[in-house]
Amino acid sequence: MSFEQIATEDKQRALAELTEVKSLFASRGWFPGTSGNLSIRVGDYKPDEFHFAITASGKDKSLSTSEDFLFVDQAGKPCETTRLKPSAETLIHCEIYRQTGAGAIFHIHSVFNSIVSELFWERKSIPVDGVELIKAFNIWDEEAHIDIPIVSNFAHIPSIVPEVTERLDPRIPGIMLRKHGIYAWGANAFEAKRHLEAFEFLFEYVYRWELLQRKA
Ligand SMILES: CSC[C@@H](O)[C@@H](O)C(=O)COP(=O)(O)O
Ligand SMILES: [Zn+2]
Repeated sequence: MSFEQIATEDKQRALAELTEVKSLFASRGWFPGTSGNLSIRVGDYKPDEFHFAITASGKDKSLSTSEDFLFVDQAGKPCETTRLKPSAETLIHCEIYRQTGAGAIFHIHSVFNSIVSELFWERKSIPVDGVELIKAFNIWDEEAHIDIPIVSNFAHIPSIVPEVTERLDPRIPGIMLRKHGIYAWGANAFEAKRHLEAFEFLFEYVYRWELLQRKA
């Protein structure tokens, strides 16, 4: 399916959802210093052919303008002529869509996610034990244990991608970039938001719990 074949309503719905999520996350202070990026997929999906709307790079994400988003293809190339640049991290979105077939991907930087990624860097994953919010990932085991993968962060974004490919865990709808931020995804914007909120809750929980243990 080409970009032109995708229904206008589908594209408009994605832009409306992105606008809403962006403004909500901005109100929570989740885009400090222009950080973070959001995307929602549109149209049919094949691992080697898909399209999505993504935040333009370097914008103040607490503002709403007519130049906040653009559509790109599976290679991260803009689908229409535009002076906007897609997020610098578009290739990470491309890879997550390619691997998971997700419908939406949200990325934010926070103090808690950055600190826990460093606290657990040596084991390359953030362990979470038996916390109720694990159920937000549709994991219903009694006293579930999960490990949220952490990958290296590089200024050169294509260098991040191979480790994302390698470490992606089909049970866990997110991946942490070391001292950078969390990528969370889901079948749609509702699910990606639920996952992101659960990750952020769990990161703060793990940080505070770890601190209590170290003081004891
Ligand atoms: C300004 S610091 C954050 C950026 O380096 C990057 O990590 C980020 O999340 C936002 O980049 P962007 O190109 O606006 O999508
Ligand atoms: Zn980032």
